Amino acid sequence: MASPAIDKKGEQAQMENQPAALSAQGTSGQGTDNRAAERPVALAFDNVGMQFPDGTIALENVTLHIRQGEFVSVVGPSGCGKSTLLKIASGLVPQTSGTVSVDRNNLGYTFQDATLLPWRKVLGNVELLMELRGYPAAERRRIAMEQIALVGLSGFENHYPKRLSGGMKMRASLARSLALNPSVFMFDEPFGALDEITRERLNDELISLYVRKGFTGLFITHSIPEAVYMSSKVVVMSRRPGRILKTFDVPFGFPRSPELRYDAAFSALCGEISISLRQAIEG
Ligand SMILES: Nc1ncnc2c1ncn2[C@@H]1O[C@H](COP(=O)(O)OP(=O)(O)OP(=O)(O)O)[C@@H](O)[C@H]1O
Repeated sequence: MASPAIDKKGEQAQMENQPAALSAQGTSGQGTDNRAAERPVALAFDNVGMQFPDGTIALENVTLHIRQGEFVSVVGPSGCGKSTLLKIASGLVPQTSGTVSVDRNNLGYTFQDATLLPWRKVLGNVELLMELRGYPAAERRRIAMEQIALVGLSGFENHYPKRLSGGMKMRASLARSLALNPSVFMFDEPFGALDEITRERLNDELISLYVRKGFTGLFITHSIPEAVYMSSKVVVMSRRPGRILKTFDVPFGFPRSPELRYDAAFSALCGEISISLRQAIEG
């Protein structure tokens, strides 16, 4: 899909959900979101530490505040605790020290693996979380069809996952999470297994969803260009035990255009983050 498919009927409602400062941003791709600092914190880690029962210390003193409508990417050496941070935020794993503050009733989570149920068609998969929450059948069907259109999968509702490409599976997975209209959306390397072109397209589509839906994003990736392209901030973590080493503001407005990837300022920022990550790996 060259451009994101947006369901026009759902557009008004989605725009109403958008944080004020984000909707006030220009659409020219210029300028920064300079009102971000005024918005409430949507996800806060304060001095979070994690020691697993076998003694592995995955995280140490992680403090990170993400304001409503921000999109923050985290990069760091392999095994530094990025996934653990998301699992702690979602409540899957309790931290062993520090505090986390987030509305867990309104949290979306997408993994590298699309985690679709193979015996359910796309529609059934997208309805799954709503089913678990007890949405009436007609409502979940309506919402699922809207989300399927939003991610560009109209016409594939009755396909089983095995008939979908990797990118389409990931779209279905996004639609499943979007159906609950999360205010905070966390992504654990969602596009890491995809080819580069599909990944870049999905980056654009996810940005489009972010701009329209106005959720707060926390995105894990191993790709520095992907982190910069997607985000309003990029956080670099140290090697294990993971700590926040440095935070970079990304000075490009939303939505972003694919040409940004060839911009000199974009490359310079990627270079700075790369140096910082190299220092993190070398300790
Ligand atoms: N249940 C567990 N018990 C013990 N150690 C664990 C457990 N889960 C994760 N770890 C360890 O904690 C550290 C952090 O793991 P985590 O998966 O969060 O890292 P990551 O930064 O997401 O890694 P990658 O970039 O390779 O995906 C790793 O050393 C991992 O082996």
